[in-house]
Amino acid sequence: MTITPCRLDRAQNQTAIAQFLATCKRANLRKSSQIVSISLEIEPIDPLAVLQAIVRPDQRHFYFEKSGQQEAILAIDTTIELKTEGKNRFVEAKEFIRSASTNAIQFGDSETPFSGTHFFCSFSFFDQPLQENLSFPSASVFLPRWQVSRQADRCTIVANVVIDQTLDPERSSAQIWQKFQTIRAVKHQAIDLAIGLNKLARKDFSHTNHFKKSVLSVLESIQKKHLHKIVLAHALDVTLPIPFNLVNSLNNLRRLYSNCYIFSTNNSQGQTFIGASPERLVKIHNQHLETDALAGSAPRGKTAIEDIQLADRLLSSQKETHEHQVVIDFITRHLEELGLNTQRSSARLLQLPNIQHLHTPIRATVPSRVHLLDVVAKLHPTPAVAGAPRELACEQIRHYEQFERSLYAAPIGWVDQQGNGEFAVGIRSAVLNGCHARLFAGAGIVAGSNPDKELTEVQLKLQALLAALV
Ligand SMILES: C=C(O[C@H]1C=CC=C(C(=O)O)[C@@H]1O)C(=O)O
Repeated sequence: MTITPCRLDRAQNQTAIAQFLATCKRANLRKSSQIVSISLEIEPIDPLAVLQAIVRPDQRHFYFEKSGQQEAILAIDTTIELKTEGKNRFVEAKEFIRSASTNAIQFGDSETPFSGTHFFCSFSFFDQPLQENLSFPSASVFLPRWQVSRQADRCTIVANVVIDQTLDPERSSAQIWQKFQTIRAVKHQAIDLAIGLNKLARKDFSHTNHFKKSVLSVLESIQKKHLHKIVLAHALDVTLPIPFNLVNSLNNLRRLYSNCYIFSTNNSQGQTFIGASPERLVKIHNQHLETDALAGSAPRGKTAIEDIQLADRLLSSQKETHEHQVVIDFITRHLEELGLNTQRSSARLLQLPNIQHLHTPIRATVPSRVHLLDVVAKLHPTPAVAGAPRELACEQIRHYEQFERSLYAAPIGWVDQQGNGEFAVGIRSAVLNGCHARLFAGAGIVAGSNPDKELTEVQLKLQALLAALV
């Protein structure tokens, strides 16, 4: 990979880009297409405001924010992409990223946060859809045309261009420069906070009775020792008299759930997958890996005393700690199979406004031969969203759940050209489609689970989304 750091001077940057693209085109005469990523540090703006101001509903986007850590990244339009399905999907995604990154050229402000070449990925829970023509592919990886990111008060815009013999450097640099100006001009405006549920008409998709019956039936399998744990999900359909407002919904989510991943990605059929997930699947930064075991839940208390009592009960509950331990054991074992030495902290609480979870951070150092997507492939789906043993749990999920999980409970995140990146587990999520939305949430069933309590837990998780979608 060639890195050409060159500060784009304000007075002559369009010309500098044109000259650089022309040089790349001349140098590329005998090669096939090659990626150039042009990065520019700009004054702070809010990537969500950019999504609102310049992205049309039919344009592809990917949004990923950790508002508590003041980090947000927005990808717009597609330069190159891979859509695939099947058991090999993570390997194919890794190869696609590796081959596109190998000859990628960096130009401009290459030292700023999120500068350079980044790929945005979403996967469905199952590697093969139940129905033909699944609305979101089993695996989707794309390099955007434009990327806008913020980390604390540093913002970077990136334009990705394919260098081939059809490229017109003058025209391309003019387009890039104009887009950079349009993005810079987006004011750091406050997006209206519009929390309100009164217009939502609800319809239960998989009836609550079906959920409770499934829990009872799963408990029988657990007693017969066929299964240790299974995570059953519930889907709730809601409608509004007017189409859902994506940006206001995302804005609500980030304000309400500042310690969650806020994400959104769309398809060409007008559907957008959106959510606020507390669960990190994996992050790798400079070969340092972080992952989370997150399972075992309790509501938040209405008073401080009740809250402490619920927290204490959660930390000491045999049923909840068993549910949590299954996830720790699975993650540790699977990372060790990749040759990693894991270190884990003691279990703690991750507290969200209406629910709290048992949470164990797990860390490891990753050798360069292990790619982030190797880890994703190894971990997904963890028993926090599937169950144990994994294969049997997945079969049972297909048997009991009457809907397609699609991107729910699956990896969603990004990878850069060095293999750094971050994936969340797409739980507490919904698919928005005009005036309709389908919301998903699940609960882990183990020996000792009670169908009514599990349903209450799922409803609590769905409430978190219902409170934000407008
Ligand atoms: C599967 C979900 O949550 C998982 C993550 C945290 C706690 C969980 C639990 O206590 O059941 C679940 O394992 C979901 O929210 O849809």
